[in-house]
Amino acid sequence: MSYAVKEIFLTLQGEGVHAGRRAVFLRFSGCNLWTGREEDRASAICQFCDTDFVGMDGENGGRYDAEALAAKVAALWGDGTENRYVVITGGEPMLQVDDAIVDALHAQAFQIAIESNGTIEVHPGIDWVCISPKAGSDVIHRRGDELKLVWPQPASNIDAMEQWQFAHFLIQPMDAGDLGVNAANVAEATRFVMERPKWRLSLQNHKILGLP
Ligand SMILES: C[S@@+](CC[C@H](N)C(=O)[O-])C[C@H]1O[C@@H](n2cnc3c(N)ncnc32)[C@H](O)[C@@H]1O
Ligand SMILES: Nc1nc2[nH]cc(C(=O)O)c2c(=O)[nH]1
Ligand code: SF4
Ligand SMILES: [Mg+2]
Repeated sequence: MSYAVKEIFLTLQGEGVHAGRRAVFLRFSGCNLWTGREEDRASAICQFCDTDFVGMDGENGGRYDAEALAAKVAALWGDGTENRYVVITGGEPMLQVDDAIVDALHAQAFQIAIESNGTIEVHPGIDWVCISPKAGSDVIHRRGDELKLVWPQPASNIDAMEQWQFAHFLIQPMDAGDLGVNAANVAEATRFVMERPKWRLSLQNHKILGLP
């Protein structure tokens, strides 16, 4: 099996419980909730995406087999095997993640995190599962390490989500395009946390810091 990869880069995890952690980001191409084309955004299930996941033309993008992909991720991490961390994202990575890439990354001593929309069952070998539900989609993977809800999404059933099996519940202000931090959405998300102490705020630190 070969994988269609948009880009691979070394940075800090910007979001969620592991914000600030050194991480290689492995972004797979394609998503099941939006084509990625602007002309389709208004009719997509997920309409607020901040990411270009179309094609294989990004930094280190291309078509890889499992061994070559894990080797590229390891090369970008550099020397040392302590605390190696790769975040698999997209697009929707569960369209492509399989045993071969999970095993190859583990063989390179990586802890593997995933960012998924939860509409496809997540591979059981993943070490840190972040699910970010999209209103209007059918979230079938309802357990994991962190649930990260982008806000506002008024059609969300928050009470139902609070019964899902996650260790951490996070609310992340929707980036509406203005420098990555929309003041109104930050205020809404802050109010949400003040009313629901089960949740905490996740900011997109990489956008604030100018990191990829
Ligand atoms: C680009 S998605 C890729 C992974 C997967 N498809 C998903 O949606 O979880 C990565 C993360 O960015 C979040 N995200 C996407 N667009 C955003 C926006 N405009 N503002 C804030 N977070 C956003 C997603 O909800 C998800 O948690
Ligand atoms: N630095 C950084 N942190 C991130 N956390 C989740 C991201 C994603 O697009 O999945 C992301 C991203 O694109 N960059
Ligand atoms: S599900 Fe994720 S990758 Fe797909 S369009 Fe929504 S935010 Fe973007
Ligand atoms: Mg991103």
